[in-house]
Amino acid sequence: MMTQRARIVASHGKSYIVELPDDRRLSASVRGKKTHFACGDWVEVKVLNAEQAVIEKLLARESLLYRSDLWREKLIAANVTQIVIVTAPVPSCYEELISRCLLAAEAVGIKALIVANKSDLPEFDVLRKLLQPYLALGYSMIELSAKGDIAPLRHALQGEVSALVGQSGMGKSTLVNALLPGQDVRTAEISTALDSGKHTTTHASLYHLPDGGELIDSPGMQEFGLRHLKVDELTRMFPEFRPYLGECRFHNCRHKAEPGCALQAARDQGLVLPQRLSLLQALFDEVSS
Ligand SMILES: Nc1nc2c(ncn2[C@@H]2O[C@H](COP(=O)(O)OP(=O)(O)OP(=O)(O)O)[C@@H](O)[C@H]2O)c(=O)[nH]1
Ligand SMILES: [Zn+2]
Repeated sequence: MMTQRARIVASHGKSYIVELPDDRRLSASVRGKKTHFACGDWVEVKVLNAEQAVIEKLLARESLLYRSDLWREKLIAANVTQIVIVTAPVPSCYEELISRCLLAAEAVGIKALIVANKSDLPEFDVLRKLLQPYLALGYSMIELSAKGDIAPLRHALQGEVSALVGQSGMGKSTLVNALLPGQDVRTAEISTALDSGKHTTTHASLYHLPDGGELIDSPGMQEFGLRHLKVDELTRMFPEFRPYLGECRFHNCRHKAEPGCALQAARDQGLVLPQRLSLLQALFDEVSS
């Protein structure tokens, strides 16, 4: 049986949905126990019948976005060109998660875009203030309401393969539905193809956007483990810390309590944000534990 090239367009535990060059979507399984595939991956498959295929081989990846904690690694999306971080003032926004998503983008070398959603709410000003320093760092941001005009986001997604990430409840599903009018995406596609028959958000799915570009929606998250980052590379992942690289007294400074630390001095002078330096310090413990 011949193999053919396909794209993983949904991953749900050990079940996948692949899309063939003729746009047909089939449910796909993996031989053996190897399940390290992500939504967005290009693979070779053998088509078994009108509904099923078997994934035979992973093809080269341009990029892989994932998170990792002590217990496991979780693949988020493959071959993405940008990460789109959805935030909102309600439920209350966990700032560190935004920083962690930005670090993940820096580590993979892809663009990052922050979407400040729910701009219609009176609490929005609080979020705008909280995000201001990230704009100052050079990250792009779009303010919108998923229930209002989303044209600026539509524009920013054109020609990109975007991974949509964010804390639960920030409005990812609402945005995906607004971007794909007429398709009740989060519910319909997965339940029919995987025959689970129920609504679930514990999967990642790839959508082709009407104006061009692709979107990989991923489940809401509360944590973003970065254990996979390398100690030597950590400081560099914070763009505002780069000017201080090599300026500390000790070459292996972890910027915590060491004397002659350029980053602690910068923080004390108000040149870098204390919460960003605290995160860097926490990450040194996280990656080397
Ligand atoms: N006021 C207002 N409410 C919004 C907006 N966008 C989403 N919501 C509401 O916020 C709640 C959460 O939205 P969802 O789209 O389900 O959030 P989610 O990020 O997909 O959450 P998970 O499924 O947990 O990942 C819902 O009650 C939405 O109606 C917005 O722009 N303004
Ligand atoms: Zn230092």
